[in-house]
Amino acid sequence: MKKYDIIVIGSGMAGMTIANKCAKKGLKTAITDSRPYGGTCALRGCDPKKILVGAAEIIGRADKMSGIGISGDISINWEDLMAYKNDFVSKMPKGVEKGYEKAGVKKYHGVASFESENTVRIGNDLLEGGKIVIATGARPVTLDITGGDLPIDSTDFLNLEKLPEHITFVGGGYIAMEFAHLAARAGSKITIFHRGARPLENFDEHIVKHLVKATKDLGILLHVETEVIGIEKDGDQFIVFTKSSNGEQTHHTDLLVNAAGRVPELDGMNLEKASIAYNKKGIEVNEYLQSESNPTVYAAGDAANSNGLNLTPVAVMEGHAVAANIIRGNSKVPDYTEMPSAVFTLPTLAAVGMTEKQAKELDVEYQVKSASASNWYNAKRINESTYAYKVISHKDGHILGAHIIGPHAEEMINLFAMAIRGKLKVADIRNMVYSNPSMGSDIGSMV
Ligand SMILES: Cc1cc2nc3c(=O)[nH]c(=O)nc-3n(C[C@H](O)[C@H](O)[C@H](O)COP(=O)(O)OP(=O)(O)OC[C@H]3O[C@@H](n4cnc5c(N)ncnc54)[C@H](O)[C@@H]3O)c2cc1C
Ligand SMILES: NC(=O)c1ccc[n+]([C@@H]2O[C@H](COP(=O)([O-])OP(=O)(O)OC[C@H]3O[C@@H](n4cnc5c(N)ncnc54)[C@H](O)[C@@H]3O)[C@@H](O)[C@H]2O)c1
Repeated sequence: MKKYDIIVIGSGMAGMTIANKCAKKGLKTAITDSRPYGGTCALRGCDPKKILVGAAEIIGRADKMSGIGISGDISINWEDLMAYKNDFVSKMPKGVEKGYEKAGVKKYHGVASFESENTVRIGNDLLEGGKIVIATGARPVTLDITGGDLPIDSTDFLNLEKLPEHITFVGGGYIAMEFAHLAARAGSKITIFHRGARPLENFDEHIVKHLVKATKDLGILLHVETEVIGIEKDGDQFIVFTKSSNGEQTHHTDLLVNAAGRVPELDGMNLEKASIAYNKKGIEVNEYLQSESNPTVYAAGDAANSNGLNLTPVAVMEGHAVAANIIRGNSKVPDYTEMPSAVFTLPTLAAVGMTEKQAKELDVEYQVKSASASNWYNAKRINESTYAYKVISHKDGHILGAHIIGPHAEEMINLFAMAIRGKLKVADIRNMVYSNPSMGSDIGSMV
């Protein structure tokens, strides 16, 4: 039996933050991962995806300027782009391991499962922890339909050697919308089947409407209120069975991607053996991210059933909170007030804080400023037809939420996040002096 002050299970952004922080404070810390070190964001999510999106941005910009200063054909060479992405990703685990070595974290490679309330097994090693952190992230949901195991998942998509002619996505959330916009720019024909009334259901309805239009204008077939109910293999192709108000239909496609959501990765961890309560949203935790059924255990990131969204910055923030609570005793409660989120479609959609629906539900005294900004200079400059915003502020002037679609929405939303955190009012934002011309200078006119 090897004894540690802290055992961290999972080396994504949540686990890494906790392990390095605890080790730097002199706690004897161990970490394990069943996959190469680095986690979803760095190896299978945000970072590799945004490298690919970077190439799609060039195509998107060139298309918009075609005939008004840009001429000639350009295209994405998928194999070259993947090689570039792979070069970046493949270096990551070694870098992360070096970081652990420097911080004095003992590294294990393998699946961790609980043997008792304070012991975990990793292969032949049995480890006892003063505290044990579950930071195992999430995995693609298992599609509970006939042929549900036939689609590839987001990790497979990000490693595709070739892009097929026709790609179909099951689900219309972040992953489907982002990958669809990317693959369309790389020349594939795309179909999305989404069972909800609109994609990205947690985002503002009006802003999503602009994205739906831009998506359809790109030639993507977006079927809403359509559920995928079965899948069959047909030689090199797939047959997709769907159900909607038009009845049941069949469709053929070259490649099918499971983009139907992600669930906490808690499989095979023997949580019952350690009295750790969990549900389908993750490990049940109190406000300090500690398990109440087994106080030896904390959870952070996608694996925790907290009030945070399953996003990288939330995993990092929860990691800091768990580390602080382990080092100093329970004292830090994560603040989920802003939580900016961006959907890397082209145009990009981003949001922070309250939606109008939430403001209504919470009975807040609010005001809304919302409009299309496609005739503003920043859109005209690059011949972009999609640019719109909705900003919700309290009647007393404080910013409550912002929702933007358009060029660099992922950057502009950070200014609103800062405004919310800094408790700025509409008048403060209007009266600020901005660099010009710049996207940021538009926020004064959005409030
Ligand atoms: C395709 C895709 C794109 C995304 N894009 C974005 C984006 O643009 N912006 C954003 O904010 N978020 C994005 N996300 C979400 C983001 O990646 C996650 O919210 C974040 O990585 C969660 O971090 P984590 O530390 O909780 O878990 P993870 O990073 O998933 O790390 C958990 C680690 O635990 C390991 N593990 C699991 N079970 C065990 C076990 N039993 N024993 C040992 N190890 C185990 C896993 O191998 C994994 O490495 C994206 C996700 C995907 C899938
Ligand atoms: N830019 C980002 O920050 C980013 C990008 C990618 C992923 N992520 C994270 O990963 C998570 C998972 O992303 P995702 O896009 O897989 O899930 P999602 O939860 O965002 O969307 C999946 C959608 O698929 C629909 N669906 C499920 N089964 C279906 C079926 N059989 N037929 C038709 N529709 C079906 C669901 O109703 C759901 O709305 C996100 O919630 C987010 O936390 C974030």
